Amino acid sequence: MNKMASLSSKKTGFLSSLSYQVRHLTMSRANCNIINSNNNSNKYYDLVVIGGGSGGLACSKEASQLGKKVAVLDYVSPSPQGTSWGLGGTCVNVGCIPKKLMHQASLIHSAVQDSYSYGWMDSNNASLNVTHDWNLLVDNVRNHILSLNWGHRVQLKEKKVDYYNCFGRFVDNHTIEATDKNGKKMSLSADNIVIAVGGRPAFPDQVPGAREFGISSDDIFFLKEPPGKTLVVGASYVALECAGFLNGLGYETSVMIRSQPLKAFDEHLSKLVLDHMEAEGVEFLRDSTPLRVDRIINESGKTELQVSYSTRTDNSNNNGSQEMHKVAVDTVLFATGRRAATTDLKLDILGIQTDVSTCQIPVDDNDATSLPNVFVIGDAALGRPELTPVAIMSGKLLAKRLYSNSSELMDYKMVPTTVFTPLEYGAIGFTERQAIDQFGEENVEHFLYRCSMHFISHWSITYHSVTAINVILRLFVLPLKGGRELLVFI
Ligand SMILES: Cc1cc2nc3c(=O)[nH]c(=O)nc-3n(C[C@H](O)[C@H](O)[C@H](O)COP(=O)(O)OP(=O)(O)OC[C@H]3O[C@@H](n4cnc5c(N)ncnc54)[C@H](O)[C@@H]3O)c2cc1C
Ligand SMILES: NC(=O)c1ccc[n+]([C@@H]2O[C@H](COP(=O)([O-])OP(=O)(O)OC[C@H]3O[C@@H](n4cnc5c(N)ncnc54)[C@H](O)[C@@H]3O)[C@@H](O)[C@H]2O)c1
Repeated sequence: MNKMASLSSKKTGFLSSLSYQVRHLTMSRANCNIINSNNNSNKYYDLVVIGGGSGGLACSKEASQLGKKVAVLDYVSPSPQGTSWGLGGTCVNVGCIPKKLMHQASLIHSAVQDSYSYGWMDSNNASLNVTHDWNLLVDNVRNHILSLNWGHRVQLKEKKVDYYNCFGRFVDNHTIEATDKNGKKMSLSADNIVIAVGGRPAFPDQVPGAREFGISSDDIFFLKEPPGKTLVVGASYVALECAGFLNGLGYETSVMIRSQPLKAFDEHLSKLVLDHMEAEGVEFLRDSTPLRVDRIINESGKTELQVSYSTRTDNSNNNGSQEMHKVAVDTVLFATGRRAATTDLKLDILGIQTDVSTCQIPVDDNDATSLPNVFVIGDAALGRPELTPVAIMSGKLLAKRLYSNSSELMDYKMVPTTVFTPLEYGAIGFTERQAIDQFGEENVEHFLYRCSMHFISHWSITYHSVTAINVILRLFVLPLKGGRELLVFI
């Protein structure tokens, strides 16, 4: 254990007891991969859920609470860089939770930088001068995640859901083959089957070296070495959030944007988010596409990753000229979208088709596939917002529809979302453009609100926290602290 890890584990007795529990569990898992289940019981269930992430856990626990015999399978295939994790899915292990912790770490840095303006100083009356330890942050994030992994296992046990640390694939629409990490197979049969397998980062296959030398959001939160100078490829949630916290933690960060950033959001508000990041030091390589990634030794003998990329120089013409560039960095993070983990489920046996580009499965309003007893929830379902509260709520509602005479459907339309960039961007409802298109320009009023909380900070000159509202139809919040701005309008 390194010095920082030992420091962090000394901080709480809980963590050391947790690591004992995790070690103990790992040992018992080595002897018996199929846990929580009675090996002598028959392997018949009312419901089998494939995937123990946000949606699968919520659905399986709800169904069990309603008196049904339920099993959940969860298996994590390592990332191309070999990163793996425990029970709980994307959000807990490589999504919302570690992302928000790293975002918070970067906001703390920002607050420290601002603190002198608000009267904070060291004993020599100078502004606070701090350094950051990547490994300490990663250790603490990892320990928190381990506690959540453990918590999910305990909850499944308490709620009498059988948990199999196995990969599931279909044999037919009532039978799942479950394979553990040693290749041991077993068969589970069920009346109903829920696919809740989520998604994984997609590397651009046309870019040689991307998968070999690049990393994705599956790796960044567990990196053993500080990322150093980083190029983030992509311009949506994952790319901008990761670039925001990496830059905030002090790493030189650039973002390669192929077309429009935060496409699903309002253009002028997305611009504020990017302007703010740029002012904080993030470099944007616009209209640019990666071509290849090579590992090189630079003139000083240091190993670097060299990214060759093209930049469009004439936006008005799709065939416009291209300039070729190269940039050398320590880390390349590909945040170029996600694909549903459906390719190895043997869906062809069931005659279920998936979307060619996203691998997601089409479903009806009832979350059912073309087979009436096979359902899909969460990120694996086509056309749904890929968000944790959505996966959780649709899992719970599906269980209630199946097992407690409920007919309540999930409303996938009015779903709030926040992009955790340094200037956070929260939104619900229509974009201004969509509102105008649907209701007419005369029915849409757009307000922009500037918050005075940061007027004496280093952000105050140009960048404010901003709230914008398209009256009645849409509420936007780009707050540094959102609640205050909302109060102005409520
Ligand atoms: C970097 C990042 C940040 C994010 N931040 C946010 C946020 O701030 N807020 C928010 O709302 N959402 C956020 N999301 C999205 C959120 O994580 C997902 O929408 C959510 O986790 C989807 O839940 P799910 O149950 O569909 O799938 P997942 O949580 O992905 O769970 C699926 C599980 O199934 C397992 N599995 C896959 N195939 C099989 C198989 N054949 N057999 C057994 N197990 C299998 C997987 O290993 C995984 O554990 C973020 C995502 C990323 C990548
Ligand atoms: N805060 C949150 O709630 C949160 C955070 C992260 C992710 N998510 C969820 O996860 C989903 C996936 O997010 P995402 O950011 O991975 O994917 P995305 O599909 O939304 O964005 C992919 C980005 O990569 C770019 N891209 C794709 N291929 C490229 C290539 N070859 N070269 C250059 N750029 C390329 C696209 O232009 C786009 O900007 C989101 O839709 C969201 O629902 C939510």
